[in-house]
Amino acid sequence: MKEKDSIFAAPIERLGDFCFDHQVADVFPDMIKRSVPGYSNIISAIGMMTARFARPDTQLYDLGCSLGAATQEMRRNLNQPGCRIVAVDNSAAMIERARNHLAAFRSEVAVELQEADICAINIENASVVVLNFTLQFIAPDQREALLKKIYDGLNPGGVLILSEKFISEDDTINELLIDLHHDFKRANGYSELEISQKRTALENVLRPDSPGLHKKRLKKIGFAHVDMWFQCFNFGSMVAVK
Ligand SMILES: C[S@@+](CC[C@H](N)C(=O)[O-])C[C@H]1O[C@@H](n2cnc3c(N)ncnc32)[C@H](O)[C@@H]1O
Ligand SMILES: O=C(O)C(=O)C[C@]1(C(=O)O)C=C[C@@H](O)C=C1
Repeated sequence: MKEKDSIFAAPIERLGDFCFDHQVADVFPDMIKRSVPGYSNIISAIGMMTARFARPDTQLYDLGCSLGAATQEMRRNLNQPGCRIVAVDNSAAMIERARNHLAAFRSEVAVELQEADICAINIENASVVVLNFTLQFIAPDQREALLKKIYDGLNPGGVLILSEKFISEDDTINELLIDLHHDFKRANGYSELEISQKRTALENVLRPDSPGLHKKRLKKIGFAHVDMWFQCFNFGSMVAVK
């Protein structure tokens, strides 16, 4: 059942850190669509890039898969034999619902759902790796090691699609993009209270980097080609080719 996100609608006395529990998993499709500008365009493009970059007999990874929206789009666009999609999330609530969601579609493509920390899994023989709004939740000091592991597990010519919330290095532009994001949320029916309570709940858990830092880090790790392919306000998606 598709439910509306009203998690932050009433005043919460002891507002804790945002986490991906049952309450969030139940409303996640509505929450992410109303919160992330460009989300559905990014999901479609993940399918298009899968069709271009997948190679026969390789693995495709969806890291921080939530309910499997990107996984399903990758599966639908996969046009190579002998491939397997590995979809990983460390939230039991998300994995449980992803299993039901993915079972609703008929497909020949093998999908392995793993409830695990993406910092602790093996990545090998990969042609496509997706981090769709997940790296921002990883502790900043673990990000480079995770990206290096992804780089090492990708075959030459393989692709990483990295979507994130960003901060701008220009303070004035940063404020403008945050304001525009809040306008986007208002236009999608979120109240001032919902916007401010969610902002506080995310403060300690979603730590965005600038596009410049992302690019520098990906280049340092060894990716041959790195650029932004989509941005709307302070949300966007980068592509990195090994
Ligand atoms: C914003 S959601 C991702 C949305 C999803 N990729 C999509 O396209 O719909 C972030 C997800 O990352 C997961 N996550 C956060 N830290 C993780 C970790 N260390 N290991 C695995 N999953 C993680 C969360 O449980 C959550 O489901
Ligand atoms: O709602 C916000 O302000 C967000 O930052 C959006 C965001 C995200 O970027 O992952 C935060 C948490 C939810 O998982 C869905 C979307």
